[in-house]
Amino acid sequence: MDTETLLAMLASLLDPPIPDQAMLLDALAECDGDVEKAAKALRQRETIQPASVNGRKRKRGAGLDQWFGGSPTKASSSKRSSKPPSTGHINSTTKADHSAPVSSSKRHIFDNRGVSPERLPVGSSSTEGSVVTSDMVETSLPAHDASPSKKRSVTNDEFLSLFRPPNSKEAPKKPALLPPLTLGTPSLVKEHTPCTYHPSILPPELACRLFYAMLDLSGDWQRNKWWLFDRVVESPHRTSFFVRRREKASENEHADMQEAAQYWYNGRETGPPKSFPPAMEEACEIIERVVNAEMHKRKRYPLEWAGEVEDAEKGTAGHVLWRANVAAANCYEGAKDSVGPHSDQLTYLGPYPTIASLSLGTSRIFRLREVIPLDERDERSARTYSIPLAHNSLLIMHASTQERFKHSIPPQNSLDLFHPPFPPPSDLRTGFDNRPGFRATTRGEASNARINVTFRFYRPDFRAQTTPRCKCGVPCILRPDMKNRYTAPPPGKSDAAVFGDASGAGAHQDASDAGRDLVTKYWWTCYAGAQNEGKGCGLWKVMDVKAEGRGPFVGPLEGRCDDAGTCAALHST
Ligand SMILES: O=C(O)CCC(=O)C(=O)O
Ligand SMILES: [Fe+2]
Repeated sequence: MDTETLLAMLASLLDPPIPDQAMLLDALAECDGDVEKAAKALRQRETIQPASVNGRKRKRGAGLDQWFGGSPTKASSSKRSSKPPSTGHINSTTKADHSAPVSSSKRHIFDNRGVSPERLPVGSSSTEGSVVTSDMVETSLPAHDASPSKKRSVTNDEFLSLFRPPNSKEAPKKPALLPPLTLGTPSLVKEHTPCTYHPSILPPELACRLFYAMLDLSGDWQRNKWWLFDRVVESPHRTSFFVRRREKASENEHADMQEAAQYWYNGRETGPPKSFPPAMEEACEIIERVVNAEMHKRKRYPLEWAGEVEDAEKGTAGHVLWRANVAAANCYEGAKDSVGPHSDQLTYLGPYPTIASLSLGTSRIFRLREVIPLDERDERSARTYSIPLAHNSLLIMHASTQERFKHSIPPQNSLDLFHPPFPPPSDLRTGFDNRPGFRATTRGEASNARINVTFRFYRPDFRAQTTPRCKCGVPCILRPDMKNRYTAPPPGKSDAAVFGDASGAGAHQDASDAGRDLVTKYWWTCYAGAQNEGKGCGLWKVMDVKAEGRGPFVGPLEGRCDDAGTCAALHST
């Protein structure tokens, strides 16, 4: 389960609420992602009676400021205590990934995108607090040997030890924390992540036209909603889903896409999915070419789609590794709209998808953070990468991004307004003027909106009709086992022994080269809870690509294109 969901679940268990995300994250990290334990620890923290706070017992629920800051008088006179505890209070040493499993009874909450529980302030779901600046916590402890008012710095471990039972073991030593890194150039993005960044992808006029067209349409887009325990939560941004129409699409394909669209809205009933608007189609054709060219340069993974020979009728002989048949669009209006840390569900994308993400409008930071495999957690921590996504840029999340990283658009304190270089097209102008509350963006007028379009390839071998259903009768979702990534088999043991039937593809690429980017297992899990008042059947089963008849995959071949541009992958399996 992703950090955002765990945070929302934890927040929902705390009454009175604790608005400090860093504190919640610390508690989650300390409790290995167990929400109930974390809530208990935090509640205890709220009610612990320090031996002496100005010689008086602290009142239950009197507020953490008093706990940190000493006496109520002192707390109210201190600078910090005038507001609720904030991330400024603690420089969190939260560990890389907080997506550890929660107890099985909670497994029915599956949505992996950011949530903003109705009672939480929108944008409060950021994990900004987990960005590490120091492993020191400055607080005032109710020290045994010091006067209550005396402040000293304590480490996070010391701090967290307050919440352990008296005789429990010391916390194991954590690996050194890494400061976040901003990747401001395409070469830095390429060096540190499995993504490529293309700063200016479309002709400027088209980019601007598409921005206006999408902004105009975005008036009808919705905040995604789903159930989390006993309440409905909603995403802190608006979203929509588009299907690329093909003249020759069969009835079956239409039905498939309808179901896939419904899935985008967490299983809620939707009308027929919308088609790509003309400017989106134009952009898509350009983006498809760039994505295919990039993919031909990259190594490929055994479970990637093998590709297909382009339609002979088009007369363009070539290997199409990727085509965009759907697109999801997001609108972030203002600095506080966001999406929490998640990896995209693979239900229709299949393993190792490539996702092309177009940014239009105001620039926003895109965050990537690796999920460290369980067996490496004592040795290294994750680094957070920040990639500023400018207007008309394309970020391609190449294969293994969804398997290794979580991504997010965090809320920001401020924004650079976007000044569109072209006026809105005349046919949209009226619509702009008439739409209530719509911020017209004529030339010179600034916009605080960012439009994101993620072009995606829904694989034919992961069609909606082939998605397993759980006991609730609802299509499952597919997720990678991010935390148990593949290590090369010990000498004498074959890959098949490691992959078992789950992969079916058998062989692997050079694991050292891959940097632990191979996933051994993918899971189908019940998704009914998202719409059924949080109640699902809890189904959880390993994907078996052979038994499920999926493929063709890149397979055992190394899969690098040779100098003549021929991709070996295409000829395998
Ligand atoms: O807005 C973005 O760049 C990211 C959107 C995203 O992660 C998603 O739609 O899954
Ligand atoms: Fe995403």
